[in-house]
Amino acid sequence: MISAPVKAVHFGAGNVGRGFIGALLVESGYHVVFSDVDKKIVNELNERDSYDVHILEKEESTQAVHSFSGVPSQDDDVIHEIADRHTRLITTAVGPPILEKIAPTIAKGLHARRQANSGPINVIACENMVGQTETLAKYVSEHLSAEDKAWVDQNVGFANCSVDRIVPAMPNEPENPLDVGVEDFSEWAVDERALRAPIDPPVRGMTLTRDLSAYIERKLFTLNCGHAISAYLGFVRQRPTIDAAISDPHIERVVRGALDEGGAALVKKHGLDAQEHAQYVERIMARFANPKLKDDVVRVGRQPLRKLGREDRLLGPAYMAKSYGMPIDNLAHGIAAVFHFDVADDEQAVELQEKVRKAGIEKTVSEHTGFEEGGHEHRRIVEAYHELKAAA
Ligand SMILES: NC(=O)c1ccc[n+]([C@@H]2O[C@H](COP(=O)([O-])OP(=O)(O)OC[C@H]3O[C@@H](n4cnc5c(N)ncnc54)[C@H](O)[C@@H]3O)[C@@H](O)[C@H]2O)c1
Ligand SMILES: O=P(O)(O)OC[C@@H](O)[C@@H](O)[C@H](O)[C@H](O)CO
Repeated sequence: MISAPVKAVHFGAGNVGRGFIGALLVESGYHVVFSDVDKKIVNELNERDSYDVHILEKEESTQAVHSFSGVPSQDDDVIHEIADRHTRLITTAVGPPILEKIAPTIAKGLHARRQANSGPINVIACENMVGQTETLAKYVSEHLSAEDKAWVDQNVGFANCSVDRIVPAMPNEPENPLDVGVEDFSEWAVDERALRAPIDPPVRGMTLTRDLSAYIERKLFTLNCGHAISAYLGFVRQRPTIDAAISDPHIERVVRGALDEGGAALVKKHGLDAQEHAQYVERIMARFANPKLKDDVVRVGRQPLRKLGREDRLLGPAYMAKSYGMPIDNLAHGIAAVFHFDVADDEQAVELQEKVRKAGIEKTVSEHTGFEEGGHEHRRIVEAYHELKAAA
């Protein structure tokens, strides 16, 4: 008798969904049910047997991905999939603002799973954000009855994680629209303490850790911080991709300076080995310089208001360094560049530009950074904003 495959339900069949999380899950023996709001992607997932993940390094290679299907995130099918006893894992890569939108569906799925007596399950949200799965858990909980909540507390592990692999958008529409290009590097660290069932089968490349906060802050405040600063300065200095931006000596100097400032704070806070951290930074700089990725600065800078969050990649390291009395001049320079990110089809960029126009740069900076007008950090950001404008 052929037994049914173990399944994972993954929300968001975008770049990370197909090129990173979904690909690792399939490689580890799961059948991945991708759930997406985009019906075109869902149809492609159901019509095709495989897609290719292109590893974009000096020596290019290809990984073929089989064993997946698609369900629209608006339909009840995804609820049945979550309730199915063969489903062992729910993952997401939809973007932080979408977690609230998928929460009611996940809540319905968990209710149906309890009714079906299908056993415990883990949920891992793979978004670039501190505490992303906890945030999802709060949204889900708002849609659960008291009985469901009690069951979920015992049987559903909502585990925060840190995810790292650069997955740019494909530059040209490939023949198979599901194909995706990625860098070779990948890291997926998951908070082991939150799990309610073993990760079975184990996921290749997934590290279970009891100290996730060090992983997530190190990654977000280093890779994403340097990435964001490269993107915003690249945008101002008309460098369309991250590799082009980082090859500009001015941008490279600011990015390195910012990573040194944030790095000193990370080393102090998490007791990291300074030399190992310096190697981590070097590896990241080399990843930014990868010419095969052609990662658009508009993608990397997307949703600038989210990126100006107090716990996010720019203000997170700046406030951490400030709390230790460490300098933040380069971080301030990078933060200043965010206020020049004028991208017509990015709603948050449009909102930010509108604010700068109406309220002026001084007020907008204090509102979005929390640095008070007249203070050193505020002055540094505003000065850098004007310098960048003059040089553009
Ligand atoms: N691209 C990267 O390099 C990278 C790496 C690590 C983490 N991340 C994180 O992964 C997440 C996704 O990023 P991405 O680059 O794959 O974005 P993406 O835009 O390529 O993919 C997002 C997908 O979510 C889908 N989606 C939107 N609303 C939905 C809904 N209500 N229900 C189901 N699906 C919905 C979209 O249709 C899209 O297919 C983000 O949080 C990002 O920060 C990205
Ligand atoms: O996905 P965002 O918008 O949070 O950030 C943009 C990029 O910095 C990000 O997608 C990186 O490519 C990724 O975090 C690499 O692991």
